[in-house]
Amino acid sequence: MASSGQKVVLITGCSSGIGLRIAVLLARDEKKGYHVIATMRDLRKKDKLVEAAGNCYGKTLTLLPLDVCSDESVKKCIDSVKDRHVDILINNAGIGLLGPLESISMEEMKRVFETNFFGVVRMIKEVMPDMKKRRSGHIVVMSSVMGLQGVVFNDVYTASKFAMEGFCESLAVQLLKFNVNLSMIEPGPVHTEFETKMMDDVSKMEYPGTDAETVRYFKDVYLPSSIDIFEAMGQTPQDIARCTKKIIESSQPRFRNLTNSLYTPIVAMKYADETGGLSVHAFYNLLFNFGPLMHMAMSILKCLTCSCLRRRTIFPD
Ligand SMILES: NC(=O)C1=CN([C@@H]2O[C@H](COP(=O)(O)OP(=O)(O)OC[C@H]3O[C@@H](n4cnc5c(N)ncnc54)[C@H](OP(=O)(O)O)[C@@H]3O)[C@@H](O)[C@H]2O)C=CC1
Ligand SMILES: CC1=C(/C=C/C(C)=C/C=C/C(C)=C/C=O)C(C)(C)CCC1
Repeated sequence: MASSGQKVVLITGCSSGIGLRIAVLLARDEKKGYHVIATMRDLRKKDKLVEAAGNCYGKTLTLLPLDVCSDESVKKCIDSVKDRHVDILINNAGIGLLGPLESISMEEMKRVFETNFFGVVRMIKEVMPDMKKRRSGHIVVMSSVMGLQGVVFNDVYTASKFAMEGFCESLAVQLLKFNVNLSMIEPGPVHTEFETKMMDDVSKMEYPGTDAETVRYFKDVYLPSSIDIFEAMGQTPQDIARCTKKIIESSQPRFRNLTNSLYTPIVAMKYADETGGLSVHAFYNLLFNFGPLMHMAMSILKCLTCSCLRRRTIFPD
């Protein structure tokens, strides 16, 4: 149970990756400023979190089951929080989806929206009315750089994060009237199970209904570039956890928060040309015309990011 002065933070998707790291970082806060309710849809996956939390487990960190895709599970979880009082809601749970559109079923696409978009909406609907009544609270949403800029072969995942950005941009205005903050976090690539799950899925993919030329662009052009980008620009889940802590501890939290300054030019390019042509053509050229050059640039970047460029992350240690 939270002691007085402690903020109650509820986090979704804490079985691995970013959610797990945020939960542990906040639970281990030196000032013991947080009572963390770490949630996951399958409590059988709790061992990694429990181990990482160490002696915080059962003190500043408790566990609850929560599946963001189920109305019943979401309600049951929030009802079991004392007085339904959540000061900070961190919507982290999410899934990826990668590959040529032709080979992805409508069912898979709906699952992505059900988790990444409606999962967040469901959580916010359950927690927001109490925050509005109390005239205080902070809702954080783990978006993505793909919530701001489309990336080829990530069409549906990108769409789910764009949907989230539009939803939050609209809601933030109303919430401000009730003194409730809303912040989006937009990481670029982060080394978590998200990356490994997507690569696993891709290796099993059979591309039904996709022509050979598209499969070739995906496998031989996109995938190698994407692996390069993960290696050169990838952050750790701990980096994102530190950004998140900084955002929730800010007296005036920003609405949008890119975690990797190396992505700033990509986002700036989008706003520099309202016709959208600049981004579309730049991405086309990067991928199809300058692939080998990009590989070289990424190798250089990879070498630099291990020391000097890493320090350029917006939220350094
Ligand atoms: N890794 C990256 O490159 C980036 C990730 N992000 C975003 O960060 C967030 C966290 O991802 P990350 O840590 O990288 O990936 P992980 O795959 O490591 O973690 C995702 C978490 O979400 C959980 N989850 C999935 N579906 C549900 C559900 N229906 N209900 C509750 N929990 C669920 C998973 O649980 P389970 O173990 O049960 O599957 C897991 O705990 C996601 O929203 C992702 O879109 C944003 C930018 C980049
Ligand atoms: C920037 C860039 C690329 C890939 C970007 C990737 C792979 C980003 C991954 C972001 C993730 C994983 C976000 C998760 O939410 C391309 C298309 C290869 C080539 C052009 C420039």
